[in-house]
Amino acid sequence: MNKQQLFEQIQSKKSFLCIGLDPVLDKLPKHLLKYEDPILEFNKQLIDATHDLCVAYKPNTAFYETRGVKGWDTLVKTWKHIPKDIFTIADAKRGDIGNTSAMYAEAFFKEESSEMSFDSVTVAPYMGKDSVTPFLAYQDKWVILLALTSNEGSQDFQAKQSGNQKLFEQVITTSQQWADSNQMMYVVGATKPEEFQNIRNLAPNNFLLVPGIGAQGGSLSAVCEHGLNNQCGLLINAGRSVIYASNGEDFAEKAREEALALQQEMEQILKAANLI
Ligand SMILES: O=C(O)c1cc(=O)[nH]c(=O)n1[C@@H]1O[C@H](COP(=O)(O)O)[C@@H](O)[C@H]1O
Repeated sequence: MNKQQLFEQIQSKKSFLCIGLDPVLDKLPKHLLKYEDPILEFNKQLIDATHDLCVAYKPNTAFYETRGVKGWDTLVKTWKHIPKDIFTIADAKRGDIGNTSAMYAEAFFKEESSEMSFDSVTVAPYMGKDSVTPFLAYQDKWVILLALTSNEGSQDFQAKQSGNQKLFEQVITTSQQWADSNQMMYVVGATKPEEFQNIRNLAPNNFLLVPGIGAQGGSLSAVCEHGLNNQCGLLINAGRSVIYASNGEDFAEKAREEALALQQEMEQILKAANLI
């Protein structure tokens, strides 16, 4: 999916919500345990209940890899169940020497190889240009580069001064020479709303993937105050607060209610910014 198509989805759904599909077997509603693949059933019912309210789904691969071959199969089947007009993010946080990154890119982008073709993959910038560029070889596929993450540990390296910039600022500035805003997004945690003005100055046209609202305590309105751009420019991820809204038989209905509340707040924000 290209940037214009993503913006059109945002305008037509009046939403820039991304739902994080990070399922844990122990947290699943008990009635799903009778299914052969309870996690797949959980994901399918969540997708069926929310796909008109969000523009993206983000399965974090850790939650699938932990179950070995079975988990990877669930990931493939989950990807296949997501409607094709929805932006998909493989949250895998990959990045390695060039030929290895090329294999990672194939794993997430090349359907003929892996039976999956996500629109994007999250990538760690630490190994530099040649670890990132192999992911850029696919048309209309995206790198979502970790810039300023939502966790406490982001202070350990990302926020450290490096020359006249902080390290995460350098990541944003330097990586813009590798790809433009049609292929590069940045991860910026919602737990750092005070940084959005600065980040928008460094990356005015890039989409930002913003995790950290809901379970991690970040605020949607605080992020939007300086985070929006003229094509919205934000994908706000909510995981646990949506998918575990209830652990009863009504889990999908309750997940929908949570997603709807976020979508309605987003609609007001988009209207106030004259984007719809
Ligand atoms: O890359 C990410 O998506 C990510 C980056 C970051 O800085 N913080 C962060 O929480 N994430 C991911 O976003 C999701 C957050 O989910 P919830 O906290 O349940 O909404 C998890 O899949 C995290 O791995």
